[in-house]
Amino acid sequence: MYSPFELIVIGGGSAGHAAARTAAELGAKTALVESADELGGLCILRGCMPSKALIETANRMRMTREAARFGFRAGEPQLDLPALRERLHRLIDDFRQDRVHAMEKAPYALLRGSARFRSAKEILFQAENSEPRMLEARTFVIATGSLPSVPQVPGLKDTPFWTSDDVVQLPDIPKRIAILGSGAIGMEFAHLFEGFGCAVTVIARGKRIMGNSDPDIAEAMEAESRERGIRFLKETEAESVSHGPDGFRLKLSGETSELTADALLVATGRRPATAGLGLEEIGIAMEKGRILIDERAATSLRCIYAAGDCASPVPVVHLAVLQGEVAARNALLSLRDDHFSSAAEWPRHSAMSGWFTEPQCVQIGLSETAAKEDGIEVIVGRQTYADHGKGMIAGSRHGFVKVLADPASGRLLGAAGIGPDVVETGHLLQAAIEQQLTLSDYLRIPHYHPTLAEAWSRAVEDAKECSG
Ligand SMILES: Cc1cc2nc3c(=O)[nH]c(=O)nc-3n(C[C@H](O)[C@H](O)[C@H](O)COP(=O)(O)OP(=O)(O)OC[C@H]3O[C@@H](n4cnc5c(N)ncnc54)[C@H](O)[C@@H]3O)c2cc1C
Ligand SMILES: NC(=O)c1ccc[n+]([C@@H]2O[C@H](COP(=O)([O-])OP(=O)(O)OC[C@H]3O[C@@H](n4cnc5c(N)ncnc54)[C@H](O)[C@@H]3O)[C@@H](O)[C@H]2O)c1
Repeated sequence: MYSPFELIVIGGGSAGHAAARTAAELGAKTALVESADELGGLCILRGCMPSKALIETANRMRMTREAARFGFRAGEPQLDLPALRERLHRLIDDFRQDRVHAMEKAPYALLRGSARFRSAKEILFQAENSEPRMLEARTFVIATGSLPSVPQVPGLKDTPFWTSDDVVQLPDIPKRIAILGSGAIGMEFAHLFEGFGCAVTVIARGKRIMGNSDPDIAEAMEAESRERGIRFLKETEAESVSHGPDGFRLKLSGETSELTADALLVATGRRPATAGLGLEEIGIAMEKGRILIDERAATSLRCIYAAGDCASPVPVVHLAVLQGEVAARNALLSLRDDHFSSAAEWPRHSAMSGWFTEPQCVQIGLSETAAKEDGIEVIVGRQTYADHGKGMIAGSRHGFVKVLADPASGRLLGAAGIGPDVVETGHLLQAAIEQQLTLSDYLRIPHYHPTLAEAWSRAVEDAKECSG
């Protein structure tokens, strides 16, 4: 039925849709293969958007609870679960319909079914209730996303534990929740449930929370969270889990040996969704299931590109989209001999990830930890929000921002921070790093007063003073 395509994209989430749309708009005969029953992808259906919609409500409840700090009185806020569910589902449905409309009117063939490579030029396409058939393409973009990774803890799989997929369906709100893992999902959801008024315990296996994040940010995050009543059990692993009429019972390896809770959220990472795609058979280079890509989104095989969570070293949505666009452009260019001269790149050196905890935190470009590990000399400038006009007005307690620059050229290399709206204001630094601005260039940007964004320019001033 289908003659060979110039490009087939496998996976129709944020990365895959961006890739297929880009290729089709460039005039290439393109198909997108999507296996899920529901179109929309992780970000809209189970990721960014539902979690941020719930976090918005949790933040407003917390603000009300903290009224006395800001000089007013308010009663204890009460969650209205049916109203919140109605709001959540209406929002998600709006976002989903927008995406479905965009996919259905896009100038690419949308093929509902799953794909598996048979060779570097062919996939086996399997639609429901149909015979499998081969589809050929000159190039491919793999964008199959990621899945929750659940550790092999004895007893766990026999219990009704949650992953983030379950929480964003908004089940009943527990009085006490235990969260296994203190990464992006662990911490965002810890603050979400704390905002809703639940008793939250986070189990972290390391000496500090937040995995490999900036240690100063992790310390500030722990202090802020503890002050609001979140409990942390560090250097602790779950040895076994059971569930009965009284809820969950966890046997633990740390100082606290047992924990009971009404709900258990497992937030121990996500794994690239690459199993069953036939990638080993065609010999594509991977590391722990993640497809290895370079700045051009190229894999180890010519004419096969990859984008989004199945390949990205920083699995966040704006990079999934940028990688999708870059992958499509370069896949089409790879059909020409001179393709390297005009290849597009995704912005690896200014890659940003932000956590919508309260307060928020952000990491952009080079981190201080990576600089130390790789022996890269940097100057670091800092500004705390507790010493900064708008930060003080906003009531920041432990927040700060820091910037990293090259001592020789003064070029900005990285930035990180924790504090009010720091993901929003962090875009200034992302732009500066992407545009290769120096500390002096940055200080020429006028800042409105009083704003939270000003804190970044104070950190840049501090770095400038350190550089002499
Ligand atoms: C709870 C949560 C909150 C998050 N919050 C944020 C946030 O605030 N900001 C942010 O930037 N990121 C956030 N993320 C991460 C973000 O959602 C992902 O980085 C992004 O959605 C990944 O997009 P993707 O296109 O790579 O994958 P997906 O959207 O998962 O798309 C992959 C698609 O491939 C399809 N597929 C898989 N295998 C096959 C096959 N063999 N054949 C055909 N189709 C296939 C799947 O059905 C799926 O639709 C969050 C993630 C989670 C879980
Ligand atoms: N705001 C955002 O951009 C946002 C929000 C949520 C999720 N996400 C994306 O979702 C991905 C997954 O999030 P996540 O929090 O699940 O993963 P993560 O990799 O951020 O954190 C997982 C944590 O679980 C710990 N862990 C792993 N195995 C464990 C075990 N057996 N016992 C105890 N702890 C264990 C790890 O040490 C780590 O701290 C992230 O990589 C991120 O890209 C992004």
